[in-house]
Amino acid sequence: MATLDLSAIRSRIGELRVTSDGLIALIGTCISVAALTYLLSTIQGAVTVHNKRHGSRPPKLPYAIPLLGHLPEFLKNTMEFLARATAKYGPSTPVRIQLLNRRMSLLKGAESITALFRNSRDLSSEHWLVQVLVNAFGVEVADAPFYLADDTGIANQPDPRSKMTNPEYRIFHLVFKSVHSGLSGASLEEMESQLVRNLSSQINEADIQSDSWTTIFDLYGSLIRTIAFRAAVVSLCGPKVFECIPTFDADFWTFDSALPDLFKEMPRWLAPASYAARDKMKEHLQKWQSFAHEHYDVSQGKLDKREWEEFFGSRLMRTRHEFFQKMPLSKETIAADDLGLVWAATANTVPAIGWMLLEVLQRPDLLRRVREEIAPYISLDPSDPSRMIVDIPNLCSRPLLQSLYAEVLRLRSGTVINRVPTSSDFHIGGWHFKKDEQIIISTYDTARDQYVWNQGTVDDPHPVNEFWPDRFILYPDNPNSGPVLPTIAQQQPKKMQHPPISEPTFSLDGTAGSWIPYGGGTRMCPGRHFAKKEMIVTLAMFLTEFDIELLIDADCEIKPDLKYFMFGVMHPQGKIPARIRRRRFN
Ligand code: HEM
Repeated sequence: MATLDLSAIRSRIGELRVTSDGLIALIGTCISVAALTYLLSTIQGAVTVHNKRHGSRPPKLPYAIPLLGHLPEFLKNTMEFLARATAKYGPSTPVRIQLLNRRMSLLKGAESITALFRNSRDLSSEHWLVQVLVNAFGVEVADAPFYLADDTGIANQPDPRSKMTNPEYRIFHLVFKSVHSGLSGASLEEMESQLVRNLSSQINEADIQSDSWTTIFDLYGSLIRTIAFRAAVVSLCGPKVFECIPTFDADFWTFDSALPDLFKEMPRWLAPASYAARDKMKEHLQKWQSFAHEHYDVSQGKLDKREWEEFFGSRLMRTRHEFFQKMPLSKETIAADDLGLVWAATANTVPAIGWMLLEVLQRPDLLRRVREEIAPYISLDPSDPSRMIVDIPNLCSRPLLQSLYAEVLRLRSGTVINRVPTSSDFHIGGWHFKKDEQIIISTYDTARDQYVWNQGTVDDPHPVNEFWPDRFILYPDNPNSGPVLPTIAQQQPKKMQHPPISEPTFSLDGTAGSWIPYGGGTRMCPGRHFAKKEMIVTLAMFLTEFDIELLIDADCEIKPDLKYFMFGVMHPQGKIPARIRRRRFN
């Protein structure tokens, strides 16, 4: 019969106690270290702010975990983390952040942000851009040194300190020049005409009747997004993309939803589906590029006077492929670079168009006002009644439409703008920023600065977190109207203040450094003129052609999908059912 060895059991229990005591001691030590680190960093931050002298480094945002710094908090909820960093030490004191081995400063306050943009020439975003191109869009690692070797800058004249001599390898300058000329003047006008033409034919061909309602289970995901994306891509790349790759649209949005994983530099084994979505898009773009090169010779350059043709689409695309051909880059990298451009051109604008429509459709009175503003500027082509004619310049100058556009971008966009002082240390507002250390700005938080934005009156409040279609309109004889608080408007230099007005007028006065959905300075988004037209024109064409009723409860709030926070305009979350029918208009 087995006997109980009591002494052995006692010694096991003793061992266990030692182990659990050890664990408790370890946890206790970790908590103490975290508490002490937090306390010390809090004191250090407060002392820095209190003793600020010209040239002080920004205070550190308190943190608890040595080495990791703010990384856990940042990864857990980036939006909350940036809000905490923005609130700490007041509205205009920058804070230093540490994400593992990456150190950066969050810049706050309209004045400091404007100063940063004004000094664009001493700042660069090239290295950050290469990081994004490699990590997010899949530029081949083997090609990264080619990009990084270009230290000539974006200006026409290469940086005198640069040793690079081949002008054909000045990739940042060539890209910069091509997007700026390709998205302005005659090139922009042609892209706008292509947009209207394509929207008109898609709207005309949609299987929607005038004598009965059609129910749609996801108005944004299956109708608005599809039509707006196709029209934008055809304007930029021409129609052959969709002929070569019929699933281009769906595959692009799968890639877009994978982007947060890729940006966070998740390894391939942890996010295989995200990498597969990107690989697919790169293959698609290579297929289209081979087809386009087979049918169109980009080396003819400016000899072809057309602003747009069917194989490469816009002059911008053609110009890119002309200079890419002279660079020792792989086909995979060129496809990845184009993926970056297609993403920049659509991933903000398309959800923003969705928001404009959804905000209007939720407010019957606003819908009536918007239709009144649109009506004089859209008609049917007398020679082809299936086509709409849009007076784009006048339509896009209407106050309510512009205010809607600006308010959607204020409320729904959340991007982090990056700059790095590359030539020397940098000073803003008396604070010292080290050379080669990133400076970031949160557009989401600047768009919600309660010390800047007009929030209505006690009787008619409009908090910064709510949509207010009239926020950007100045009304004659209403001193409480306009985008910013009256105190901010009065602080504007006299020459920048609005002259007296006799009718409602769209205004961005006083919002410099606060309304920054497009960034600022020399790297400000070159697509902003096209984006504005695209958003207003698409809204106008949809509302002119269709009656749309959302099939959601009146008290149901359509929220942004926070998964896309930090990547520009966030998509509306979930499926939004609606019913739709054609309107009759002349
Ligand atoms: C609502 C729509 C859009 C928003 C909110 C937006 C926002 C932005 C932002 C925040 C930047 C970075 C700016 C900075 O660092 O200061 C940017 C850059 C850029 N955007 Fe846009 N964008 C939009 C539409 C477009 C469109 C339609 C195009 C092209 C057709 C475009 C092309 C670009 C390009 C090429 C860059 C890089 C510029 C450079 O690095 O110099 N964007 N955009």
